[in-house]
Amino acid sequence: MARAFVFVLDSFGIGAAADAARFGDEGSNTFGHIAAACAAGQADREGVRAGPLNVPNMAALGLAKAAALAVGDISANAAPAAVAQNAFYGAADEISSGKDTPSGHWEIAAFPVRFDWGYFPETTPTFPASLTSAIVAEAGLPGILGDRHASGTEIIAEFGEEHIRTGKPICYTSADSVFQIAAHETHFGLERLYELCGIVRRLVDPLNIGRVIARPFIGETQQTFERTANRRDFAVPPPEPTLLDRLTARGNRVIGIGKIGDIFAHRGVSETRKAAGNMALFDAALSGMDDARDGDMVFANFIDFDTLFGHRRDVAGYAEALEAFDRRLPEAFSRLRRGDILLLTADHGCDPSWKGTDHTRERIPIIGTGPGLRGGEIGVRSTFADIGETIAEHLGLAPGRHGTSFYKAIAADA
Ligand SMILES: O=P(O)(O)O[C@H]1O[C@H](CO)[C@@H](O)[C@H]1O
Ligand SMILES: [Mn+2]
Ligand SMILES: [Mn+2]
Repeated sequence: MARAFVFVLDSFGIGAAADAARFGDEGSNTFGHIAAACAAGQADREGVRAGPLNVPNMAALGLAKAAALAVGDISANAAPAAVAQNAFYGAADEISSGKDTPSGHWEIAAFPVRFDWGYFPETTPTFPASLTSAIVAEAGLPGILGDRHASGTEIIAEFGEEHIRTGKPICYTSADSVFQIAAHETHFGLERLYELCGIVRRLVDPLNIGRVIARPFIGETQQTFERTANRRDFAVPPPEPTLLDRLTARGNRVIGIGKIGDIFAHRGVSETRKAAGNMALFDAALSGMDDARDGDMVFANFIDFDTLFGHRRDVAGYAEALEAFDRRLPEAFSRLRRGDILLLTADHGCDPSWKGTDHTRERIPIIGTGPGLRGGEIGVRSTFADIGETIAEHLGLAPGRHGTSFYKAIAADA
C-alpha cells in the first residue's frame, strides 16, 4: 500500500525566500510573525484565542525546525520542539517566476513556471481600453466598475451598491496574474457571472493572464456584503504534464480537495470534492483518505489561511485558523497505513503583518510523516518540485524533468 496525501496550507510561508528582495518581500515571514505576535500577546481575540501559538501536532512534525532552517538559523537542530518518530521536515524555495497560487501548486506538482505571466499595471484604469471594450461588447454590459488593483472585500464595499444599481460588474486585479470579477449572486446572477468569466478567459489568453476569478457576493448594503463559497477560478492549463497527469495517465486517481481542480484547469484531477471553509475542507480531505487506493493521491488545498486571514492582514484570525487546523491533524494521522505518506506544505506566503494585501515571496514548509518512513531533516530544497518528485518516487513513478526526490533520505532503510 503506497498512497500520498498532500495538504497545502494556502499561503503558510515560513520565512523570506532567497529572492524575496525582487518582490519587495525581504523579511516577510508568515509563520514567524504570527508566532511572534502570539508570544507577545498581540494576537489575542476575546472568545476566540489567546497566548502563544498552540500547534502541537505540526510542531511534532518538525514545524519549528523547518522554520529555523528557512530563516537560516543554524541552531535548527537545537530547536526545542521534540519531533515525532517518522516525521520529516525542511523547507523549499520557489523557482517559478511568480508568487501566485497556480505557480506554487504547479511547482509542488513538479512543474515550475519559468515563463513570465502577464500582469496588469498599478494604474487606474489598470485594464487596457481595448480589452475593456471587447468585454463590454461581447458580454453586452453597460460598462465595468473598479478597473484597478484592489483588495476584494474593500472593492465590493466601495462599489457593491453601484454594481446593484447599474449592473456593471466590479473588475479588479492584484500583484498576481489575475482578472477578478465581483458580481452579485442574484442581482447580476451567478451563472451569468461564470459565463462572463468564460468570455474574459478567452479575451485575456493573448495577454498570458494566469487566472480569471469569479467573486460572487450577497447582501444589499455596504455593511452586509459578503463573498460566498461560489468563487470559481478559470486557470490556463499547465503547459507541461504535472505529477497529476503522470499519475492519472498510469490509471491512478487524484482526488482534488477544494480548489485543486480549478488550479490545474481540471487536468489530471480524477475527482473534485469542494467544501466551504477549512473545517469542511478537512472533512473532505479525510473522506479522500478513506477512499484512496494503492497508488492514489489526495491533493488538498486549505484556502482560508490565505483568503480570510493573509490577504485581510488578520494575524489573530490566521493564528486561530492554524490552531483549528492543527487540532484536526490526529484524524489524518489515524488514517495513515504502512506505506502512506502525509505531507504538509504551502504554495507561497501571505504574511498578515506585512504591508499591502498581496502574497509574500517566502520559503514554504515541508513537513510530514508516514508509518513506514524513517523521517529526518531534508534541508532547504531549491525548488518546490522536489515535493512532486518525492511523491512520484514514493508512488513508483519514473522521475520527471524538474526537481529532485528526497524520498531516499526519509524512507526506511531497505
Ligand atoms: O483580495 P482578494 O479578492 O481576496 O484577492 C486575492 O485573491 C487572489 C487570488 O488568490 C489574489 O490575486 C488576491 O488578489
Ligand atoms: Mn495560494
Ligand atoms: Mn491569495
